[in-house]
Amino acid sequence: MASSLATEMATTFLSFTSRPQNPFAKIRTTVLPVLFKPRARNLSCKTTPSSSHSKFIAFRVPRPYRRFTVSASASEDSDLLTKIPPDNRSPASIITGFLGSGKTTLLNHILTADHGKRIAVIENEYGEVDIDGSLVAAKTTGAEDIIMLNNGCLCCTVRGDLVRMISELVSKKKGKFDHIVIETAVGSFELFRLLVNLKIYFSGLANPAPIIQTFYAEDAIFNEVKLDGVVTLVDAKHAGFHLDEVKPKGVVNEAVEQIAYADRIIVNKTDLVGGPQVASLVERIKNINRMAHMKRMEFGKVDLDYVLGIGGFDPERIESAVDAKEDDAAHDRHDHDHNHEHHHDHHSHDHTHDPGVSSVSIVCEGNLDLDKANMWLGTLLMERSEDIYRMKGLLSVRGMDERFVFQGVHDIFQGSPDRMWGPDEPRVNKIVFIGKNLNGQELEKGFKACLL
Ligand SMILES: Nc1nc2c(ncn2[C@@H]2O[C@H](COP(=O)(O)OP(=O)(O)OP(=O)(O)O)[C@@H](O)[C@H]2O)c(=O)[nH]1
Repeated sequence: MASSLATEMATTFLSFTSRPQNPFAKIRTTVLPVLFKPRARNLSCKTTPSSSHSKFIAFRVPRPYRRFTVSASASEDSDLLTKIPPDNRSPASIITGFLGSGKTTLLNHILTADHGKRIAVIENEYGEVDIDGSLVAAKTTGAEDIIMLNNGCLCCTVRGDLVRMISELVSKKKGKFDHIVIETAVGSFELFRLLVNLKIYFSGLANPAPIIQTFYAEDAIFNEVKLDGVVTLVDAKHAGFHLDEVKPKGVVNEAVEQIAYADRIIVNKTDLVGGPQVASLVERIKNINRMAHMKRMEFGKVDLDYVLGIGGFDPERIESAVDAKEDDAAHDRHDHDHNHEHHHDHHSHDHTHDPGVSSVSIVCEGNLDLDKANMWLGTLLMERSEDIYRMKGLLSVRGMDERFVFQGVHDIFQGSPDRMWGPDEPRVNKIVFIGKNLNGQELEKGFKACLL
């Protein structure tokens, strides 16, 4: 029962908010209770009234027991412990990237590499394949399934298919695969042509957001499948053009969006361009998304651990994300000669390239007042969730011996206590936001006002 897993929130200050632009508005309106009130060392966990939004709050996801070790002494918590099954949902990864960036090449690499994992693949293409019996393939979007949603985001139209396919996959093939890989983007020319023939014009064709949201908005998916990560392929040769493309008002630049939502970024086709061009692209990508790990690659020949089992949506794995770096750091010794605004005094970074979408990170030592932090973060999400694509954070809350970690995608928020702070460990808060029109100084000011 979801309700039995719900946790008392400190300040559940937000009420339902309807978002007419949200393609999922009909399915879910969301509430964002944010942080927990620590009760000395005891987390307070008790049954709360069932609500349609409970899936968005922390602990909706079945958690490993260790999360609750601090609360095991109380009887109600013991009761809770017995009700929490281990999270044995199937992991799913999303591979996205612009047309021709190398998604299929990477997919083939995943399917042929010697990693011992059985991979189920879902592609946005017609046709069904079965390779070696280890690949469970599924097909998508028939013409009858294409519908325009309110916001014109065509990618949302695949949601119904995705739900259907994943449900089918799980019901028929559960136990026969270890990982699901979803290739987004309507990369197939068949579908592209079909859309053009139908005179359907769209934005967000390859925007991963609706696919990400599907994992949280649909019970059938959420209960069975856990989103592992978004892997974005970037074409080293052509990405610059796509990033530069000026779109009509209200139309998103898909190349930017794909980067913004990523947990892992593979700058592919580096054989086609010189080092300086790649370095400048890498820098540009970092300005959009400082949370993702990045690698330069040829023909998607990446270590499989880099793309599978990354836990990009797992608050437990937050630390590596907030400290994200380019793996191939040797390539990253570049002159810092471009238009950044650094605020070293406050350890925050507000990058001003590609002003539409950027990353803001705040690193600040101190303890947060829970009520203030709740108010700040909650208000921010209520007012700006359209603009905040992703965020991750690691917080030090006064009176709480554990670190509080959270991650979010627009108005989907997951947070939970993490490990204990070490006795001599500096209690440093780290938050990264990726979004549109973010003002780093304003965000930092709001955050600092929550510190005691
Ligand atoms: N030179 C070079 N070519 C590459 C590399 N990676 C992929 N390619 C080639 O680029 C072309 C497009 O690669 P795909 O893997 O089909 O790209 P995709 O993103 O799946 O393409 P769509 O499905 O059309 O969006 C193919 O001919 C690949 O062989 C690379 O690192 N270097």
